[in-house]
Amino acid sequence: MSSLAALSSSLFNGGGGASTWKYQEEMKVSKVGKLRIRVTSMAASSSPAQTASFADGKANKLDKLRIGVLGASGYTGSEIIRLLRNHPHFQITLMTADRKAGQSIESVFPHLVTQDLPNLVAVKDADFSAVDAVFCCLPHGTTQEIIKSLPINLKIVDLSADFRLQDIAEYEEWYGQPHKATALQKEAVYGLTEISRAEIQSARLVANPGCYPTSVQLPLIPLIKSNLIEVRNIIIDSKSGVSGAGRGAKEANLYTEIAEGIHSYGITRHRHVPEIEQGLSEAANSKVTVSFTPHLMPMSRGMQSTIYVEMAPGVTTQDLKDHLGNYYEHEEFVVLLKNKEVPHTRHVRGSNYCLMNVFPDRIPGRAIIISVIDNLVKGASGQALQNLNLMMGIPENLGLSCLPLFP
Ligand SMILES: NC(=O)C1=CN([C@@H]2O[C@H](COP(=O)(O)OP(=O)(O)OC[C@H]3O[C@@H](n4cnc5c(N)ncnc54)[C@H](OP(=O)(O)O)[C@@H]3O)[C@@H](O)[C@H]2O)C=CC1
Ligand SMILES: CC(=O)N[C@@H](CCC(=O)OP(=O)(O)O)C(=O)O
Repeated sequence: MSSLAALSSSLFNGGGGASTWKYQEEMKVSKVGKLRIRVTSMAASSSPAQTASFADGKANKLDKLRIGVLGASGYTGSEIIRLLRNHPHFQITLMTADRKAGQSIESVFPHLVTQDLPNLVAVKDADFSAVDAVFCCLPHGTTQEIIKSLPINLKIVDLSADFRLQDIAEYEEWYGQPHKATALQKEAVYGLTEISRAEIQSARLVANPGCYPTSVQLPLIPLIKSNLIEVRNIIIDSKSGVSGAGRGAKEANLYTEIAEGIHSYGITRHRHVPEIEQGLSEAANSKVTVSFTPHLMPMSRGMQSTIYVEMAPGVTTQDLKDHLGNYYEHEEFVVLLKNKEVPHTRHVRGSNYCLMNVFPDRIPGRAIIISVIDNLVKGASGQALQNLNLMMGIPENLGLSCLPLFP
């Protein structure tokens, strides 16, 4: 057994020692009867001292899995830090940056001043012997070589696009550069949590989905798998907050360029097209081609995808709703809204939820599906944490059950 597996095992199963930590999960229906909430509690049959130690949240730091955040000075890295603040078993021991290497986290993100965190170091100076798992929050194109150089025992969730496309030629075509870690690509598991849970659980390297593809695939994959919608003429109109573009300074993202206006971009050639088509084609068992147009919205975070689909003969919008409702019934983070409730990006801000609903179109036989997520959470760091929890064999929702910010 590797040292990581041993640590994980002793933390979460007792590891054959005196203590036995076991998670108990129960499903509770919330008061409004709309959300099913997975409640996780931990029961211990061990010495009273150990029980108290975990119960009051002061577990010995050494008992925690050591987490590295590569790209901690970026937006998704900072969201990982925020979420891990409430994680009982993960402890950040390494954080990297590029231009900001050498700085403290509060000098880069003043809102994190209260956190006791290591200083940012360059990747080349990082000591990976002090970590068990990493979140890789680096720009695509830089990530393949860095992940290739990491110790083989590390569990890795990569938030970039570098390992999402199974077809190397497709990656090279859409990203305009050679793939630099083709062997690792074969190993990488695409991490759309609610769809690929079993594969993620046994993965070492997970390619976390892009934000737009998450908002599109969560509603469409179950419907395609059940042949409820046609796979032709799928039209996706998506809108994103500006944080989707990262923290790096770009003229196009200046306040003066984006405030009080919206614009579409990447029409027919956005890099998320092959990722969306890969997921939908796998669900359909045939090549699916979509029409996808993203838009940049004058808001800091949030994402909506409005998807226009043709239903299979005889299928109604109520059938689509019933199917999605059943499919996600036991999911904590994917929620089909009731009746005619309209998903709103404000209702997922800062949280790991995906809210969706289905509406009849005026054109007979067609339906409109709307899904919303927070691009930085369910579209990036939140889903990444769900995935690492799964990879470590611990409850998937640890660190993630915070409610959205409203207003
Ligand atoms: N923002 C979003 O909503 C989403 C982003 N993603 C993906 O997640 C990844 C991170 O995104 P995001 O956090 O927004 O990006 P940011 O631009 O905000 O942060 C990038 C981070 O990577 C570091 N970095 C940049 N270049 C290098 C390099 N050559 N070597 C080492 N480190 C480097 C930066 O360091 P420094 O600041 O010190 O230069 C910074 O810490 C990207 O691949 C992105 O596409 C995925 C889903 C959604
Ligand atoms: C608003 C905005 O610019 N959004 C980004 C998508 C963010 C993302 O998920 O990018 P990766 O696939 O590289 O991880 C874009 O359109 O490129």
